Amino acid sequence: MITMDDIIRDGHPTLRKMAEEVVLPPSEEDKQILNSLLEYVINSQNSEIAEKYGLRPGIGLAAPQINVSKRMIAVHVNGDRDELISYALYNPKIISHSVEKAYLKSGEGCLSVDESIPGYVPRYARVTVKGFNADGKEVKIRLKGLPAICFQHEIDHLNGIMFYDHINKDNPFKPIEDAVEID
Ligand SMILES: O=CN(O)CCNC(=O)c1cccc(Cl)c1Cl
Ligand code: NI
Repeated sequence: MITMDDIIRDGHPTLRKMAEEVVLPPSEEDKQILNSLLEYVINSQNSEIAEKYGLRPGIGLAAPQINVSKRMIAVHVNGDRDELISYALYNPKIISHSVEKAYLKSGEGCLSVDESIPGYVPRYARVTVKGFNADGKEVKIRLKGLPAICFQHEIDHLNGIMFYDHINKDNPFKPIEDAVEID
């Protein structure tokens, strides 16, 4: 299982690399990696397991964060009306997005960033993501709210982008024009 010892931290070059597409059908190794990403996120949200293994909680995880520069992500998060959004995807891609922006009022955090970096992170309010699930089947997912934000945070990791890259340096809490604020 993945623990915090496996998570690389800001400054490690892999976090700034463009991750490679996963060759499909996936190898046994890539299957195991994809599964371990989702397993971490679920474990990290279970207070007993998280406490036992010292896991920092997360709603998503990307392969580069465990020093695997491949295009794989996992997301496990409650959407609107507590609808569970749970996916582990190969080669995820945002194929369309709203003009409208959104941001989390509380900002964002990252397992690969030990300190908290305050500020609004402008994201698209709604995205359509295409990817391949664990069975190699193509999936197309329409997302809004916190799940949409989370997928963008994870896909950024595949492109060597960290959440704080998006924060306004002069005024981190500068209101974002015409954006939806998410609590
Ligand atoms: O890349 C994934 N992580 O670093 C896991 C830890 N961060 C979070 O769970 C988290 C927290 C707040 C907002 C977003 Cl969008 C995310 Cl993703
Ligand atoms: Ni992160």
